[in-house]
Amino acid sequence: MEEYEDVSEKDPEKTLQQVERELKRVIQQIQILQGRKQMLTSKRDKIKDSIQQHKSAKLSQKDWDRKDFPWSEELKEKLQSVFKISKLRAHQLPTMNATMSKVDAILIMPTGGGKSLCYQLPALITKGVTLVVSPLVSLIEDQLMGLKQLNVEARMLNASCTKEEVNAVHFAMTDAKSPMKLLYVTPEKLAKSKRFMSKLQKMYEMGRFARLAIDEVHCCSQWGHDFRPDYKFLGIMRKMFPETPILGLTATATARVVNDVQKILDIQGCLLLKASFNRPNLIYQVPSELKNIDYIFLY
Ligand SMILES: Nc1ncnc2c1ncn2[C@@H]1O[C@H](COP(=O)(O)OP(=O)(O)OP(=O)(O)O)[C@@H](O)[C@H]1O
Repeated sequence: MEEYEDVSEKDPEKTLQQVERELKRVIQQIQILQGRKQMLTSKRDKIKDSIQQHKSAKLSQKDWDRKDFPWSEELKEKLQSVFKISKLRAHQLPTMNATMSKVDAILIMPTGGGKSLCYQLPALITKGVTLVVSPLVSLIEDQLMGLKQLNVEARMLNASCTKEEVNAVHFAMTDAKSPMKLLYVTPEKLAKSKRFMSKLQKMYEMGRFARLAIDEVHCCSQWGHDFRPDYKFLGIMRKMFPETPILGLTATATARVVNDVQKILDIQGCLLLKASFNRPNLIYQVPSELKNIDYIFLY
């Protein structure tokens, strides 16, 4: 460090030059440190990512298809007696076993593949309530109609609910004797209702917050095609409810989106399950011999 005397005593011009020089050196050092900070931050993030990927890979090596879990018998029984389904499709049992084991998971399965069953059935055989976040009221209404036909106790909370309906659901959330197994909400409801969040906290403290299922989970990510700002709010759920397993479901997510979703939801290292998108019943044909006019006649 350069030594300079008191400005008031001698040549102030000279002192100023000394200070300027010293300042320049400090700025250079800061730039060097900032560069080093950037380098270390990126190195740290890469190491973290690789640790989480390793965790995910280790989880996926477990045999989630087993049929000897403590809940396996009941799961099979309810599948047939309530849902009238005799056989599970690929990835359904592993997803159910993972969420029943309180392991966070993301399931990627094509539309109509049977994602909903992966949380509806576990909901029936777990104590408490499964909270389902779904982006559209119309989708929720469809699911509720289907569940009603199966005599499954499911409710929803949205902006059009009456005061009485809201009170009844709030009461059921913290009533140990309530038969309600599934509660559907829109992400906006979660993000905007402090009263609902405090009920959820109470439900959790009572050991009744069975699991959080997030439908169309790609909506969390800005890299996805359907970003919904209120989905970002779900990022606080893992910290608020550390014991509640999270299950994200989507039909469309690139590796980048899945990675981003895991970060946003704070479930890095979760189990990733991806069903095949191969549809053997669909055949694509490109007839090469036809002329343009033939195509017109074809249609
Ligand atoms: N193992 C199964 N065997 C027979 N039918 C099934 C099975 N699993 C689910 N289904 C039926 O398949 C249909 C589609 O299921 P579901 O709505 O859960 O699909 P999804 O993957 O959630 O679709 P989306 O992407 O549109 O939300 C439903 O009628 C459901 O009852």
